[in-house]
Amino acid sequence: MADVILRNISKRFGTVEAVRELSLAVNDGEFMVLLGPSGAGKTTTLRLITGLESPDAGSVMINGREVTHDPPGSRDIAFVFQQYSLYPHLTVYDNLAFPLRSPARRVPEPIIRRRVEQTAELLHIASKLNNRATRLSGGEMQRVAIGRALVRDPSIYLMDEPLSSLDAKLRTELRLELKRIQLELGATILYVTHDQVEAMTMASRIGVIKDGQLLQLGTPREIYESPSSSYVASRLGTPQINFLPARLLSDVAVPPGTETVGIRTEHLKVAACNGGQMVGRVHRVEHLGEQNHVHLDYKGEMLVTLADPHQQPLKAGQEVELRLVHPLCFDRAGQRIPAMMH
Ligand SMILES: Nc1ncnc2c1ncn2[C@@H]1O[C@H](COP(=O)(O)OP(=O)(O)OP(=O)(O)O)[C@@H](O)[C@H]1O
Repeated sequence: MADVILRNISKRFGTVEAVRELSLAVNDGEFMVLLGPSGAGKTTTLRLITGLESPDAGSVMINGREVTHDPPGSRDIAFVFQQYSLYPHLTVYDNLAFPLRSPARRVPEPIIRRRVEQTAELLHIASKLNNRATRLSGGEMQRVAIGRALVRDPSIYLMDEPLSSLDAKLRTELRLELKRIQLELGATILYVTHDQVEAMTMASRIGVIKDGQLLQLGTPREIYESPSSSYVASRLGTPQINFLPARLLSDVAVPPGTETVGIRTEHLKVAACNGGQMVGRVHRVEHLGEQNHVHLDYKGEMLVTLADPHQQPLKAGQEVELRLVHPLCFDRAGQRIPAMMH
């Protein structure tokens, strides 16, 4: 059973089409990530699911029930925002207990205690329960904010870039923990971000969104290996995929209609010159520790690829032979052309 189904929802603010005929089904127990740049319509999509915004067209179903015009409070959703919104004067315990203490819920105090303690264990903040919320590190505060969603056990958790205000180390740590918690609880999560690493590492499926439209939906591997367009291809992968005009390739067979060739590191072999036709020049080598970024000039176009610094070292100015291995091919409109069958 799908927990959340969006059917052709659209939302306009004045002249801006924030969400355009978007359809999506988040399955029970799934960690779905919507990945898109700023202004793509990610937050608006979440707000349409919560009922904080009402769609101009289309419908929202939660747990098999149409809720398109129901008020937010009746939708059984927990929302985690980008900025932790804690009550500073309350302890961690009381912040976590707060959602359960609403008069409408009337949860008995011993049950509240049990849920708060379980949640604090899960998030590794059990020793901080008596601290004031303001006397926590940023990472701890964000754990409490996530914890406030977890205590409630809703149908679905919506998360709007909950890790973006944290430093890189904490982000990595909480990324792993969120994934662990989701697996442990079997929770259904719809998570939005513009961070490709978060999408790749946490998602069961990624929806790539741009200008209010869902461009592609699939597992991280499907999106990475079989992007439907050059735009989707450029959203995943470090260093970013390289694009070369197909006319610059003389001895590489590409399907008819190919205008641009997309080349990731794994599609490019760099070797010493040995009579091959595709010759480039090393422009720059960036040392990143256990890997190098090599910038190559090929007929005036710059290609960036990874190289193992322990293998034969490449030097700026050196000529090298390039070989493409199953690169991705795109037509004039940027749509992917499937590879030729061999
Ligand atoms: N209340 C509003 N009034 C007017 N325009 C809005 C409103 N909310 C969103 N928009 C516009 O709708 C578009 C989508 O915004 P949205 O916040 O959904 O994008 P986003 O993908 O979440 O971006 P970000 O990553 O920056 O949060 C943007 O162009 C934004 O300016």
